[in-house]
Amino acid sequence: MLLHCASGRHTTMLAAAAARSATRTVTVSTRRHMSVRPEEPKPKPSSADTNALNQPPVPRKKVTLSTLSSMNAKKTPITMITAYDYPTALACSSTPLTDITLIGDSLAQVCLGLPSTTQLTLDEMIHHSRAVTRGTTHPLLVADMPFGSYQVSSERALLNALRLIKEAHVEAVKLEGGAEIAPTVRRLVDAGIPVMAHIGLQPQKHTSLSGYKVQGRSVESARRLIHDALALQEAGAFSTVVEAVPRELGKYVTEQLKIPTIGIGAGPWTSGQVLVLNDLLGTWSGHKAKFVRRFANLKDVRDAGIHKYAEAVRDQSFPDPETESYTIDPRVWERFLEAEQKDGRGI
Ligand SMILES: Nc1nc(=O)c2c([nH]1)NC[C@@H]1CN(c3ccc(C(=O)N[C@@H](CCC(=O)O)C(=O)O)cc3)CN21
Ligand SMILES: CC(C)C(=O)C(=O)O
Repeated sequence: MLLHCASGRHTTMLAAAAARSATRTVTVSTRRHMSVRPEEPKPKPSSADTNALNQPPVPRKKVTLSTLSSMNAKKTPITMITAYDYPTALACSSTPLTDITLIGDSLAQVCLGLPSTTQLTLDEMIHHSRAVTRGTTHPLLVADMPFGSYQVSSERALLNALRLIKEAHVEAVKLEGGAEIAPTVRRLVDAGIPVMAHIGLQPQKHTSLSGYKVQGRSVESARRLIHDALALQEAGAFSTVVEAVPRELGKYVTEQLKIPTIGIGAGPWTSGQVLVLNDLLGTWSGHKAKFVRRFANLKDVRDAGIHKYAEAVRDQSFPDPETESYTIDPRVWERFLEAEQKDGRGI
């Protein structure tokens, strides 16, 4: 809320500033070309045209739960992307087409270098979520509840979810699990916390499941997925992630539910899609699951930039003395050297 009041006020201030500078432009150009009708003034882009988040404002109102249900009713695909810090949050907010920013517990692997998500703590999640909140504008902000933060009891789950709301300022939480966590989902929803469910492949259970495997490939497993999905919807989840299931099952579960499904490796017929930011930008050089598409190859661009910088330092072509460093008044420099000489130093 605060963020939005502040950015609203900022927009008004920007508009006023633009109007003032527009008036100046008109006066100048009429004087120069007396008989020529002044062109429509175009305010020069300046640092004042970026908002408090250091990037141009994106024309999109805050995404709410009701935005998502109307998108679902109109069958407009929902886009969700993960973010882990301030710059990645800004990246997610840079297009009006992002609907949800998720602080995924993939944070453990792609940012903290841990071997799996199970080691991530709630404190680490809160620390990163606070940074993501600062860089998020219109997308609905959802944070994963780390492994262990919601399994002990519904009460503990509620206390921990409240920490994410109050300390990290996220708007909703996501929990992995099926019908067994429905009472916990209900408890959170009853307290006023929007909950996103996560069914199918549940990476937090990779140890007990002996790896990351496609789910719902047997009659029993596919039926369990539908049972879980319905139980979580009934418990009040506003949406569910569906991970790594056959595309037919992704479509079927979407048709059975009223709430939107956000697929990852669940085929093209879910209500929306989610990918890990580092996977889609091509900055993650670890394991690439079958469902990952690289929409950019930033790793090569990034590493080439790092190499060029280091090379330029080595060969002393950086920094350029004229354009990339500062000057001092020669008379001041002269006096400085004289003073130094008096003290027995200098050149
Ligand atoms: N970078 C990254 N991207 C992710 O999507 C992701 C993470 N990290 N970390 C947390 C979880 C782990 N996830 C994973 C991890 C591995 C597979 C995987 O290797 N799946 C196999 C399925 C093989 C099969 O059963 O047929 C694959 O080959 O796609 C899937 C999802 C999704 N999440
Ligand atoms: C991949 C998404 C759905 C996730 O849960 C994560 O980033 O941890």
